[in-house]
Formats: sequence, C-alpha cells, structure tokens
Amino acid sequence: MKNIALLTSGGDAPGMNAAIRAIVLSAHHYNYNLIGYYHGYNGLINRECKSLKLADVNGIIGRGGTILKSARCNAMHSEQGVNQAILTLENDKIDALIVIGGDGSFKGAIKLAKHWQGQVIGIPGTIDNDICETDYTIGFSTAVNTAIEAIDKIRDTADAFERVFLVEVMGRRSGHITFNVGIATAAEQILSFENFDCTDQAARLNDLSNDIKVVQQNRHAGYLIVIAENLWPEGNTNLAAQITNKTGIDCTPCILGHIQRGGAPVAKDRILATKLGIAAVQAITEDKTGIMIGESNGAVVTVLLQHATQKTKEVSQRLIKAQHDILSVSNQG
Ligand SMILES: Nc1ncnc2c1ncn2[C@@H]1O[C@H](COP(=O)(O)OP(=O)(O)O)[C@@H](O)[C@H]1O
Ligand SMILES: O=P(O)(O)OC[C@H]1O[C@](O)(COP(=O)(O)O)[C@@H](O)[C@@H]1O
Repeated sequence: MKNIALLTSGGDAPGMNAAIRAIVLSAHHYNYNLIGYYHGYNGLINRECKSLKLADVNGIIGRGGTILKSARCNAMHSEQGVNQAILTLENDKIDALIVIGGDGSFKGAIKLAKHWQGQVIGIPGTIDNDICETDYTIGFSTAVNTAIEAIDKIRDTADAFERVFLVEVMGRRSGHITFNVGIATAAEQILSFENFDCTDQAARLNDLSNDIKVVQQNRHAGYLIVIAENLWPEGNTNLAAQITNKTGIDCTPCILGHIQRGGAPVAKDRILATKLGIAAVQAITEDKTGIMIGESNGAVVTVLLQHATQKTKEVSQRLIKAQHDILSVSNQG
C-alpha cells in the first residue's frame, strides 16, 4: 500500500489527461491511494489537492489541457519554495510523486528528490519534444498535426494570391516542431535555430529576398516560410515587414501560437501517454526513483532524470539534411 501523488507542470500538452487517466487506473489496480496536486508545483506549495478516483478520469482520454491544471511556479526556484513543497509531501505522507512536464519541471523534481525521501518519477509532457532520452514527448505529435492543418489552409491563400506568408510555430528555442511542420507542409523555407544563423541579419534578409523572387518567378505560386518562435532578433512580425520592404511582395506574418498546445490529442499521443502512465506506476511498485519514463525505438525505457535534463534533445541531422536537399530541388521549378 502506497500513497502516490501526481501533478502536471509547465506548458500543458495534449495527452496529459490520457497520462493522468492511465496513472489513476494503474494506481487503482495496485490498490494505491492517489492524490492530484493542482496548478503544477503551486499545488504542492499551497497544498491544493484532491484524491483522484476512477470517476474523475471518465471520458478524459480525448481531452486537451489537464484536469489538474498547470502553471509555471517561480517559488520552486528558491530553496524556501522547494522546502515548502517537501513539507506538504511529508505532511500528506506521500511515498511517490509523479511529475508530468518538460525539462524545467524535471529540474524541479530533481531538487525535491535531493531532500525528500519519497520516490520521484517524471513523464515527459511538452509539445516541444526537446527532452533527451525519449523519442517523443506527450503532446508533440498533436501540436505538429494542428500546425499542419492550419498551414495547409494558409497555403490555399498563399497560392491563390502568389503571396508570401511567414508562419511562426512554437518550440521555445528548439526546432522539432519547426522542422517537422515545415517538411510536412512542403514549406519553401524552414528557418530555425539549427539551420539559420541570424548574426548577420542584413545578409540573411538578402538571401531570403532573393530566393523569394526567384521562386515566385519560376513557379507563380505562394511562398511559405515556417519559422521558429524567438528566432529573429527583432521578432518575426518585424521580419515579415522587412521582407515586404525588401522584395516589394506582401509578406504576411502569422503566429500560430497556443492553438498548438490545445485540442484533442491524436492517437499517437493518447497511446504514448497511456504507456508511460502505466509504466510510471509500475516503476513505483519496483521502488524506483529519480527517473523519467520515456520511449526509445518503441520500447518503454527508464532514464535518470539527471540524464534527461543534462542537455536539450537536438533535431535529427538527417531531418535537417533531408529538408536542405529537398528544398534545393523543389524551389527550382
Ligand atoms: N531549475 C529549476 N529548479 C526548480 N524548479 C524549476 C526549475 N526550472 C523549472 N522549474 C519548475 O518547473 C516549472 C515548469 O518549468 P518550465 O521550464 O516553465 O516548463 P517545462 O517543464 O514544460 O519545461 C517552473 O515554473 C518551475 O516551477
Ligand atoms: O504560454 P507561455 O507560458 O507563454 O509559454 C510558451 C512556451 O510554452 C511552450 O508552448 C511549451 O513549452 P514547455 O512545455 O517547455 O512549457 C513553448 O513552445 C512556448 O515557447
């Protein structure tokens, strides 16, 4: 008999609810008590919680967001905040804590594990897919699909007007969403941290403008640029204005924003979340701690949280090269 606690932290990601459901069902299977803390680490610090029962997770597998709410909790960056969180876990007699979130949330979990005797298990939940030692994070596939759906629609106007669109996608400072969405929408350009050095802004603007003019002359079609958020130093809306000025062709900025974080999770995220949720509870039965449950080559793996947070997972070089090679051909005619 164990008391397990669960929270979701950082940016919400489609599939978090599916993971919560799997954890509730597995905990029930092992006869464990399960408490959910609300609003990320704030729920630990302010002791906002609820016992989670089977009835709480009926019908949530297909819902975006998280029934436990999420938050970015500044207090966890201070020793006082971490101690307060630990005090709550001790007072509530928690044996194991499952944290569903991104690398920031895992760093918080590592701090808790340093001074708290209970088991700490992480489940990767972020649309950014930037966590090492797991092929995918929960929410990434849905975010990519959502962005593709939106950009396919923008493509119609781009082609009809032979117009340029600069579409910004999320990912913080990592290009997994940018590259996957760019490739899947046959974007004329993919601009991300991994392939676009903005140090010489004037030169980059020149290259881009020349390419736009050549492609439009060759193809008489739209020109779609998929760009990572936080890339262009003066902001992507600004970049669109600069392109318009330079080429004399309208370049419309379009920021997809939070639609990428919401909506019903696709099958891949529901299934991944279910597998990881079940494995997290299984790991608790085996007295494991300080680990993330991930997936590698289709198999569930356990990895030290320290390793998972050591660096940001890079976009595959093969994907970057594929885009580069395809682009050089497709933009010719
Ligand atoms: N270095 C850290 N130490 C302690 N807690 C952290 C740290 N980084 C992030 N956190 C906690 O995790 C929360 C979510 O982190 P954030 O980076 O915003 O999202 P994500 O977990 O999705 O990467 C933060 O608001 C904070 O409460
Ligand atoms: O909505 P917010 O708090 O401004 O955060 C935006 C950020 O959150 C994300 O959507 C998800 O990031 P995390 O999962 O790491 O929290 C990023 O892609 C984006 O940069």
